[in-house]
Amino acid sequence: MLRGGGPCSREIVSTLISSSCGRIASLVKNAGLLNKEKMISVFPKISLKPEVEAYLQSVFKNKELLTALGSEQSEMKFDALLSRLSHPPAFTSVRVHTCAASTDHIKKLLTEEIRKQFKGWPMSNIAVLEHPELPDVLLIPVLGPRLNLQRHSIEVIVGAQCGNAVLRGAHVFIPGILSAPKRMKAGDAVSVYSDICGKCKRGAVEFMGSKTFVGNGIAELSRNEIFCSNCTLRGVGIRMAEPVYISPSFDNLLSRFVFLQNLPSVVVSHVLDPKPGERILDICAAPGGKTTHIAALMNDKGEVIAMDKIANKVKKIKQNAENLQLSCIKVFCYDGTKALAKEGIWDGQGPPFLPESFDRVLLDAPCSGLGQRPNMACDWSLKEITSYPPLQRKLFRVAVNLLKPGGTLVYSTCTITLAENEEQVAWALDLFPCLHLESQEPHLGEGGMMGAGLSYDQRKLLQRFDPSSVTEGGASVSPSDLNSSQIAHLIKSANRDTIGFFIAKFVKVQDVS
Ligand SMILES: C[S@@+](CC[C@H](N)C(=O)[O-])C[C@H]1O[C@@H](n2cnc3c(N)ncnc32)[C@H](O)[C@@H]1O
Repeated sequence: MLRGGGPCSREIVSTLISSSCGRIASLVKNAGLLNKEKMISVFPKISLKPEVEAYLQSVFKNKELLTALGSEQSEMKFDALLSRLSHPPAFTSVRVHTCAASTDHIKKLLTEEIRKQFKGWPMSNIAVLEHPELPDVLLIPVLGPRLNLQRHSIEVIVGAQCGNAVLRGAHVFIPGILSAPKRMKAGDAVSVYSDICGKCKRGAVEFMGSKTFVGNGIAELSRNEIFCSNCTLRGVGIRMAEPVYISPSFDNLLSRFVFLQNLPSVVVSHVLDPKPGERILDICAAPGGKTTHIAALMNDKGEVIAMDKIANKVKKIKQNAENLQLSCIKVFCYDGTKALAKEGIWDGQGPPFLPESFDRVLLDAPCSGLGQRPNMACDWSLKEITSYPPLQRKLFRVAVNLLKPGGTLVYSTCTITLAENEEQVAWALDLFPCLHLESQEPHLGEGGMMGAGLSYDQRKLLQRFDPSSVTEGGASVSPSDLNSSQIAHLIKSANRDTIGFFIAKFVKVQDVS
């Protein structure tokens, strides 16, 4: 069934109940709220190199955790983690650019837009929720998985990144298309599959390797136009009509007013808590999601220095700052490990900077990225996965030196290993007596994980978003009749069912004697 002819919510419920795929969740229909009591797994758990899986297993079944949880529960948690990683989070989170419009106003506009996008779809009545602790966040529940969609004979294969984006609401853009049959014409109904192992050659007419169905759509162009065109095409190639997970597409949607950002990433800038007039360093800033948020929290008053090592990515920070009309951001293409001036006078321009130059520093560190969702396969070697801590430490040393006494340093990653998270905190507290761990506001995730030698009180001050702790899935919500306890229940689920993420907040004390 295609756009305009999608099944109604009740059909989706019965689809989910009658499906034979995996463990079937029991579904509760209550005042317009369809709530999955248990997560439904539609995709196999994330596929990792055996050495990487064994490494992660040793992390999530470390001695301290095993003693606390027991081996059965640790094993279950680890399995749940690998399964959650291959599935998308249960909510789409959107940060409202509050310098340009109020959250309330954007909520209304977004609700209208979503209704337009989903007209005739099972979810046309979806509610947009405000987050009670994050005044600039709107949450949109993701509906799915739709397990019984009929497959079309025309198969389009897309790259894994593109497939992941489709599972989060995107249409298929032309550069993401790897293979389509010769007979495909504009207007054809097609089924879209993700090449999760990266084996499909661009331009292939068919692909027999391992692929995962992500939904049905309509081709906007013929195969010939996609692959034989002399110029590089960039627009939508397949317009998704029946995705396996339903989320709105944010392509050109209210782009001056909203920024699509995972919930923990929005939490980071709130935890940093920048104030108007301050001087802030965002040492690894591209594409600028947190930089623009920091500037917005400062009402565009003060100075946000955004640095990144990669020139192309730096352009993206500039574009985002311009698009959101933020003028307090200064962008530099620079290696953060070299950003500390050894001696001499600062030229008044860019990096390197003199010690103790910044009120607050954000180190949103380059990391193994294992918390990203959905991610059905990661072909990185153990060497690659474990290569980040030395770079993170180099950047951390620079960050500490550039921070003024009394200043705040926030360290964050979108990964789940101990070595890049809690162990870095233990290392930092040991090496820099001037650093104290600080409590975080808001604190929506869990505390830090056991196994890095941190005390209970220290772990409590950390914030770990752990997909393995998810027991309840997303929900489809109709706007009416949600009572406050149902909304609280949904928000709790939105706080838990996110990407894997880690945040630590430090203050540099004035006098360490
Ligand atoms: C996690 S991403 C940052 C995301 C960004 N904070 C945001 O919210 O949009 C890490 C970034 O660090 C950059 N990076 C890696 N090594 C770096 C270095 N030595 N100096 C500066 N940036 C670096 C990468 O190019 C990447 O863009």
